[in-house]
Amino acid sequence: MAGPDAELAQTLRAALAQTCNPETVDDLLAAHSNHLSRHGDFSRWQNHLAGLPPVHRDWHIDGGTLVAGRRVGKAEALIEHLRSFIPWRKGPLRLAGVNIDTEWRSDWKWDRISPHLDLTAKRVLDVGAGNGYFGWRMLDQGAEAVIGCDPTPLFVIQHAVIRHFAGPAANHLLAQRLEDLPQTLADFDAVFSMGVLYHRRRPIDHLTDLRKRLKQGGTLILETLVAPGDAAQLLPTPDRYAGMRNVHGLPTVALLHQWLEQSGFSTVRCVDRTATTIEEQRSTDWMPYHSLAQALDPARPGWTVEGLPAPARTVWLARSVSPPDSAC
Ligand SMILES: Nc1ncnc2c1ncn2[C@@H]1O[C@H](C[S@+](CC[C@H]([NH3+])C(=O)[O-])CC(=O)[O-])[C@@H](O)[C@H]1O
Repeated sequence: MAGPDAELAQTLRAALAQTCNPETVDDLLAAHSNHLSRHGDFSRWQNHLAGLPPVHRDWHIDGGTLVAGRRVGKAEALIEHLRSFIPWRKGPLRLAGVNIDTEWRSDWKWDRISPHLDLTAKRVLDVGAGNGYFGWRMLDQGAEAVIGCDPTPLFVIQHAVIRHFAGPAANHLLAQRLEDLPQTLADFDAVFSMGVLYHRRRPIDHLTDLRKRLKQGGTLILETLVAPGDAAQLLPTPDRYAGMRNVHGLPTVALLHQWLEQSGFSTVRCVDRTATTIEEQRSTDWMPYHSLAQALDPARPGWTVEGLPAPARTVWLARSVSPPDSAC
């Protein structure tokens, strides 16, 4: 392993030293590398990663923007390399002075979640972490270490790009699905699952897996789409939903509450419900494809092009009460 991967291996070993045996970490890193290297664009991405200019590495949060790295050379070559990793979806980001206007104002989501959390000295698992933007927000809010997982290779490569600028912080991202992580990767103080549940065919299995990754009394932070209505019901989404494939139905708040309790959580609270706007999710110069505006029915405000209620997202906090099946 060389370059950014070697650095990831080193910081991940340090983050998991007290909870996982070295073989488990080696297996995780091998699965990560295999998953990435199977992708057809991997060599092209590696070349662009290797071509990133040297920078003074550091990071901080400015407003909601992750600001990482201070440039040494000219901006033009850097912009070309950064544009080879389009689409950039989660941010905002400023890398060595280049502003990346991402599809999502993820800082707005974080503003809805962070007032409810104390992450000081917490070990965090971020499931479906995307490019790891929220991991920086978690570290900034005092988390000791963040382990993210996401199976989409481009997002994991973007995370490596960001670390090129930010330096070897305790924000890790593994190219894996949650269900492929060893059961021994557990005992976290906090587990986040944001924007993932509606992509899972068996949502209760996903919630149960999240619960097993928590230590007794640990906190789940769940962010997900809901359907309108008071009854405990599932809104079927047979084809696409708001332009997205693989959305397997939307629960109402009442049904989601039941699912969380069935999955072994207590003290279940829905702390926010917000309709997604075309200001929060939109096409930009760095994500030049269709976005939410194209998924909404122009003739019928509040409805999607598929004739379903427009996206509304909720934030949930819940506590793990059942002991995890296994721990590192
Ligand atoms: N089984 C799985 N295990 C882990 N990750 C998965 C799985 N299936 C899909 N993903 C990943 O979950 C992410 C969902 S996006 C949320 C990103 C961030 N959390 C956000 O809240 O903005 C949705 C959105 O844009 O809202 C994608 O990166 C998938 O690759």
